[in-house]
Amino acid sequence: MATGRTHRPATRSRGIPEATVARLPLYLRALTALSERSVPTVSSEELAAAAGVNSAKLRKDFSYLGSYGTRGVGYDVEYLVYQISRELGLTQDWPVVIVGIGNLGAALANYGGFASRGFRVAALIDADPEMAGKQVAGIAVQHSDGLEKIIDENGVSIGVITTPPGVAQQVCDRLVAAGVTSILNFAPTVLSVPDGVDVRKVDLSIELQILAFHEQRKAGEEAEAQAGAAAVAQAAQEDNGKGPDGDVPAVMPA
Ligand SMILES: NC(=O)c1ccc[n+]([C@@H]2O[C@H](COP(=O)([O-])OP(=O)(O)OC[C@H]3O[C@@H](n4cnc5c(N)ncnc54)[C@H](O)[C@@H]3O)[C@@H](O)[C@H]2O)c1
Repeated sequence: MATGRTHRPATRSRGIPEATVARLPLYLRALTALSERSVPTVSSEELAAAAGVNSAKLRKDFSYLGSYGTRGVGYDVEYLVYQISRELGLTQDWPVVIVGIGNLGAALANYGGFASRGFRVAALIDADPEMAGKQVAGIAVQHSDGLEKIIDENGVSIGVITTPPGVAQQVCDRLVAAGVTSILNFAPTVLSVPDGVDVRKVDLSIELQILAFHEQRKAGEEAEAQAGAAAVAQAAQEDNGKGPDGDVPAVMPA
């Protein structure tokens, strides 16, 4: 059983804050779209808007990369794509294993976007003997008995967990013991990992809960605004000497 912390300090060794690292993929996605349209340069304002980030924050983030742009011209799109890719370690190929090839694992395996971003699905692993040998996304599923060997042979350092939550920690422990140092966890389980192992978790239901919170707040604000408008309308009617029911005066003249 693995022990230890589940998070890293707020800055990385090269002095780039974690918050900046978390925004680099957003810039990269926006820059890649510009690159695909053969746009040569981009201003900080344009790129910030495309990435959904404040432009002052973007300039600060890029200063950590040593990229300051050219006044009046902006940033060179291709060079920035290269710089951010290099910073994120995407200029090399990362073999990834997915463990748990059910609905979600198979959907991820079938997602074509990983390869173009430098992540090659090296192996698909499942504990169900019936799954062994089945082709998913053109890859034969392998039984989890051979997990350690598969990790070793493919030089895998990134593992994706899409198993049921009850076995996620056990799968995580095996991945870590086999040499995996980064885990993307889709199972709704808080994983415990030793120092030096990074865990990122993805939970769509948490994202939906946050949206539900905002929806509720918007509905509350709308109801308040409607109540406010109704109160103003009523006050206006009363000022005109009319009752709240329209043309009937609230107080009959003597
Ligand atoms: N993060 C999200 O937003 C999100 C969304 C949907 C589902 N999930 C989670 O993803 C996980 C998978 O969901 P699903 O719908 O694909 O489930 P599923 O039941 O379709 O698939 C789970 C697969 O894991 C395999 N498995 C079980 N134990 C294993 C083990 N010890 N080693 C290897 N493989 C093992 C099963 O044989 C099965 O093929 C669940 O934990 C679910 O809660 C997360």
